[in-house]
Amino acid sequence: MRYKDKHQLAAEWQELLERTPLSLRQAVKILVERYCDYFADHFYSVMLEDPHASLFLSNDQVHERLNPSMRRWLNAMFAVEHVDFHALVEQQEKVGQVHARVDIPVNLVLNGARQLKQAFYQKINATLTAPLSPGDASVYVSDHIDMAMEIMSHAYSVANDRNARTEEAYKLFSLTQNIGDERERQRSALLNWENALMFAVAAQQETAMLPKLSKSEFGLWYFHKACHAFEGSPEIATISRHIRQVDHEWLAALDQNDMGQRLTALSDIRDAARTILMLLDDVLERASGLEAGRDSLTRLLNRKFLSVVLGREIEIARHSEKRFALLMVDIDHFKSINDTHGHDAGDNVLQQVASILDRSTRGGDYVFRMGGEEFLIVLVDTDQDGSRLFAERLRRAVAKEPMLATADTLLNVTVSVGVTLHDGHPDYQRAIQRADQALYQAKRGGRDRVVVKNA
Ligand SMILES: Nc1nc2c(ncn2[C@@H]2O[C@H](COP(=O)(O)OP(=O)(O)OP(=O)(O)O)[C@@H](O)[C@H]2O)c(=O)[nH]1
Repeated sequence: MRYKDKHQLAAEWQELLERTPLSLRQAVKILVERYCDYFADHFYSVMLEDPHASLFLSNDQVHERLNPSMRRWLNAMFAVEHVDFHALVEQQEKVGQVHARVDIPVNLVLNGARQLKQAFYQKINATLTAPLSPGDASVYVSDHIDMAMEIMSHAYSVANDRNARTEEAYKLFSLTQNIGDERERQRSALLNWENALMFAVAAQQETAMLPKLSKSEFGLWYFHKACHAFEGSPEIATISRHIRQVDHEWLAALDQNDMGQRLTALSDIRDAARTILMLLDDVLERASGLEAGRDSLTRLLNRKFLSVVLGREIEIARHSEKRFALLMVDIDHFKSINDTHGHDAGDNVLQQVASILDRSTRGGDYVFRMGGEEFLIVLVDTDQDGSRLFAERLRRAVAKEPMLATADTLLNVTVSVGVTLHDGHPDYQRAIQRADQALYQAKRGGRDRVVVKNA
């Protein structure tokens, strides 16, 4: 069932607010203004006592930012009037998405909310006096925090679901070798079934005894593994339909006395097996890397796997001293290459730059095409000097290699590079933003240069 949409949530929230008298909302607002530092500190110190939560919160950057962002959140939540409830809903959704990106478990977030409520109740009871009711104020605060939690949790689970699916796709992608083997194994399993069927028909076995495709070695692999692994690809529904047709219609048609009809059924079965093989080849081909994980022009990694790779690198960094760097690389004046020499020439240059990036990196590094003429390198196991030196070497490598834009045009191409070292913050988006800013500075500074921007 679909979750409530933004309008419903905004309307619900508005109703919640209007149920509370203005005087009470004002009193809570004053309380928030006076104690928001206390609330943020209380939240942080209680959460740090939890060893699990401290994994996510003990980073200096988090500490520094948590207090102001918590203050902003509290003030936005407990404003007396809200002009825009949609914005309030969206703000909670964003928080939920950050939680998913950082991979903070939802139970910790709920625990944090409970701690916060308790701090509120304490201050409400200590400061609110008649005619204002501390009980009513507590209900108001609690309802509001619950409303925010509901929206956050939903956004969290949607984002988390997506992460899980990407993670699975990545695993599949990284198993390309096995997919090649699997293809051969399943091909011969399908042919074995067909041979067994032909043999059984020739031996005039009863129709009920004929081997069913869905129960064959191939069928078992297909229904238990392939259907799950390739869920959603268009070929899967068609293959399933063919298997059903073979088992339920054409095997039964072999029971006919009429030789012509039996031969037609046999040839239908043979055609179905060919089609299944062809469709399977298409699915496996895609999964083996061409489209599933690699950009088709440059053969570099597709950005859709960035979250999986960075999530894993952050996890490694959390448990070791190892750091990684992000290098945002962008070809300079690429538009004018396209404009002057044509789109195909632009594509050729893109491929050659991509190949230099790929050749320059080590086995543990990752090179992504972010889109257009922008690339991202995840340089593992490095430090500040190492990442700067690497970026400089890369910049020089591109600048000194003439690129073959068309059969008779060689071009000198340069790149600008923004570099940043991951600072331990659990949200990788922040490091990407820093690398982006560094790249922007490199462009502003005249291009063909490296700019390093660390936290
Ligand atoms: N040939 C080709 N062009 C592309 C591809 N993807 C994006 N582009 C083009 O890349 C150009 C990027 O231009 P801009 O973003 O203005 O950047 P630029 O000209 O490199 O300028 P600076 O980055 O500021 O040095 C656009 O004209 C896009 O159409 C592609 O796959 N192939």
